[in-house]
Amino acid sequence: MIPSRQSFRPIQRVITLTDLPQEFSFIRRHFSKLAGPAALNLRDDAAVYTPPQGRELVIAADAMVEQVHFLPSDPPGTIGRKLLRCNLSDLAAMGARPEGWLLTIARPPGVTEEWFAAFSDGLLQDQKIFNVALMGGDTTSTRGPLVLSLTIIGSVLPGQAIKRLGARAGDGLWVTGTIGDGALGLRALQGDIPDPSGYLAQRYHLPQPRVGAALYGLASAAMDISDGLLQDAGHLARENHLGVTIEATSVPMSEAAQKCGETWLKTCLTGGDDYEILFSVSPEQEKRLAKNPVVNTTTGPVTVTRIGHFHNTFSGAKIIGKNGEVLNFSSPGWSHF
Ligand SMILES: Nc1ncnc2c1ncn2[C@@H]1O[C@H](COP(=O)(O)OP(=O)(O)O)[C@@H](O)[C@H]1O
Ligand SMILES: Cc1ncc(C[n+]2csc(CCOP(=O)(O)OP(=O)(O)O)c2C)c(N)n1
Ligand SMILES: [Mg+2]
Repeated sequence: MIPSRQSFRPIQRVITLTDLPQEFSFIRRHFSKLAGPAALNLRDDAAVYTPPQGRELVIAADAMVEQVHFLPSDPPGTIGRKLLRCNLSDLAAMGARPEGWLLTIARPPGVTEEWFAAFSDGLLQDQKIFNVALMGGDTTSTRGPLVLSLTIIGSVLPGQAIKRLGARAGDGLWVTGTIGDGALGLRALQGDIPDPSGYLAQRYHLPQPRVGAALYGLASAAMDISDGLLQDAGHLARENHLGVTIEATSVPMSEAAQKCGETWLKTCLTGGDDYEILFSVSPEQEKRLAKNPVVNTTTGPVTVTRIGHFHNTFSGAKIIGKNGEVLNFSSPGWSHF
């Protein structure tokens, strides 16, 4: 429809036909340096990507919202890296290799050029570590909080994606790395916990996705822990129509987390922000794993720990304390609603 004359606004400044609209120059300034071959220099309507021959694609998306997933005071460099790492963690849990990613931004007016420069520099650093490149994305404005959404593309050999379905009664429940650091890190940044070394805050800012974890043939089912160990273990049990019992004393905790003391146990077990992998292992595979409880990843070996077992009663997850008592928490983990 042709707009009525009244809807035409007076021109504020002279724009030449060769000027880039601000949105495009913003994309060039901050994101061109991240673009891989599929991105066509971020100048086209879409990316053109040749999937690796003989592999299946594995695709996931996770968004982060200011005040919900990160603090406005968090360093912009680590916000970008955390966004990428949370998505890499989903691929790692599926046993997939990262191939590329797309980025969607809803930008409020107050977020500065310097902020985005640091944000994209952080992403460049992580692109090198995890050997991925940007394929494309979308940029919009918003009057709400800053919203960052990332879509990740990975690949596996056909049939080798590890799913949440596959655990059986009698399988052990295992976890990579340590649990609770990210949730404690947030509380440290909020001033509730001392964190003299900064280790906990650093774990909140920069989770370590277990990319390349050699889980195929070892894990019968897997998922990553984002919402809290207890809640995510419950998802794994329910998905398999099983129950799972976790021993709190077996849950691996960093030295810094242990120093926080027992009053913070609930935060560790239900707080989320772990981005470790939770996986089930059959008794036959456990014999092998128990001898050398280490899994190789693209960023180095990671210790894995048996924290519980699956059983036939369809009952979700339960966690028992050091005297065999069931630990009851007001909530098993994070929920957006
Ligand atoms: N808005 C949505 N539209 C389509 N699928 C969704 C949406 N939100 C979540 N999902 C799907 O639901 C499943 C669980 O999502 P989520 O709890 O976010 O898992 P994760 O912890 O792996 O990110 C995933 O398979 C995800 O792709
Ligand atoms: C400022 C701030 N408050 C609270 C949290 C805790 N938190 C927010 S969302 C979330 C769960 C993970 O996010 P979600 O969007 O559910 O990721 P997904 O499960 O889809 O991977 C947690 C633990 C946080 N990370 N930052
Ligand atoms: Mg998600």
